[in-house]
Amino acid sequence: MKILIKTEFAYLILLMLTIGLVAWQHFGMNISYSYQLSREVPVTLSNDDINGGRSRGILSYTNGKPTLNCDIVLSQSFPFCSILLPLSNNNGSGIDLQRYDSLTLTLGFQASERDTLLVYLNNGEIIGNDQVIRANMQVLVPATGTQDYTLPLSQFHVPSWWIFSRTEQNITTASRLDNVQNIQLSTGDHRSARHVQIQVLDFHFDGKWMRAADLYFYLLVVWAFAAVAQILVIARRFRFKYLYTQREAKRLNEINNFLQVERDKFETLAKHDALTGCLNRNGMIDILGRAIGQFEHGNSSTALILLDIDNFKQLNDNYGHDEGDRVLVQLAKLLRKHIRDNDHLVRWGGEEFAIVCEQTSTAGALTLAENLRAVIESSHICEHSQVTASFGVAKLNSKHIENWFKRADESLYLAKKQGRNRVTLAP
Ligand SMILES: Nc1nc2c(ncn2[C@@H]2O[C@H](COP(=O)(O)OP(=O)(O)OP(=O)(O)O)[C@@H](O)[C@H]2O)c(=O)[nH]1
Repeated sequence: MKILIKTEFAYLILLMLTIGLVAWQHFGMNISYSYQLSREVPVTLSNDDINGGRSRGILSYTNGKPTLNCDIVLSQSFPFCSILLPLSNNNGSGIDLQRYDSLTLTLGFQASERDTLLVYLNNGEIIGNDQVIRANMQVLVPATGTQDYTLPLSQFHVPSWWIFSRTEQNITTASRLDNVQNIQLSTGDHRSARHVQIQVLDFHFDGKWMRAADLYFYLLVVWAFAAVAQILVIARRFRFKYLYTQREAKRLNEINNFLQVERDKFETLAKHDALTGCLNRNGMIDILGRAIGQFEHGNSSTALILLDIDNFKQLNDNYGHDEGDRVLVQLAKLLRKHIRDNDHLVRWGGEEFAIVCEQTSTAGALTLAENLRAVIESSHICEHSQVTASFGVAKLNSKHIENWFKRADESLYLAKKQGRNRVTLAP
């Protein structure tokens, strides 16, 4: 939860930063390049006489601003006059205009004939082994008088005459503005004799120190990075959670298994006699419940055999309590050995045992009791004296358990009374 809040906070900061940067780029981040035009600026003049033409240009200054007066004279060559405003940075090379968007010129213009103005940004570059000046041009339709003209730099293009003037192979025809050495203002290409006056009052390049496209790209990279980082964080968190859950599940499973084993142990302890391992009275509850249920449905018969060791007190007194215990354990073993799987042996009291025989007739129970009696009599479970037991047998004949046990107990009492080591049947 804490991490989630931290992440959301980080994203909020990033979002605010993005909005701030986009707004700043849009409304601010402005850069500008210009200088004050004066007589000291080494403005140069050029005419068509370089191509054998006869036009005549004169450079003068009006209020310190360079002014070109040009008489266009028609001849074989292309007639023109132009002036060049130098551009250079501190180390003397041209200026890089890639971060600028527009050029604004403040011009005064007069012409005897309708004319255009050709604006060049001449870029120095190396093609092959040669230093070459690439012409980047845009045509301006000037109005008479003084006016500002804003030219988007993206609309400068390389004119075809420049491309045809080059002999190099694979020359690129796109405009390039990374090393612009001068602004050249030239009379237009209207082919008639005329007088043209161009006064350059001011110029400036405007731009942003970071272009919108660059900013968007950087922001995209940052957001993509943040998204990937977030995905990694989420994946890591899920992995931790998964491993933690797995560990917890394993631990709980172990605890569960341990508890189950312990519960089984307690259940066994609660239902079994600690000395002989036989069922105790508590462990008999289910068996008796089942016997009563079957009796009520009338589809089975159950018999109860109660047996009690004869003169056990004497044995204890003569040979000690430990010997008495040993006899009890041996007797339980012997009984278990001679009863069926679905007969239930219970230690009913001190030296008294009960055997619940499901699906057993009275005759069957009597036979079993008699067999057990004989087996006990003939066994040597006590090395000092012969051990015998008396038996009382009662068939379940009502749904009252107490009555059933009372009848068995009474017949056992009768067996004792009649001399012990015998089996009697309850009526
Ligand atoms: N060693 C030992 N003796 C026990 C245990 N439970 C009961 N006894 C003893 O069993 C004896 C039972 O004695 P009585 O009830 O007088 O019966 P008896 O001596 O067997 O005589 P009859 O039943 O009449 O044959 C007592 O001395 C009890 O102390 C036991 O877990 N271990």
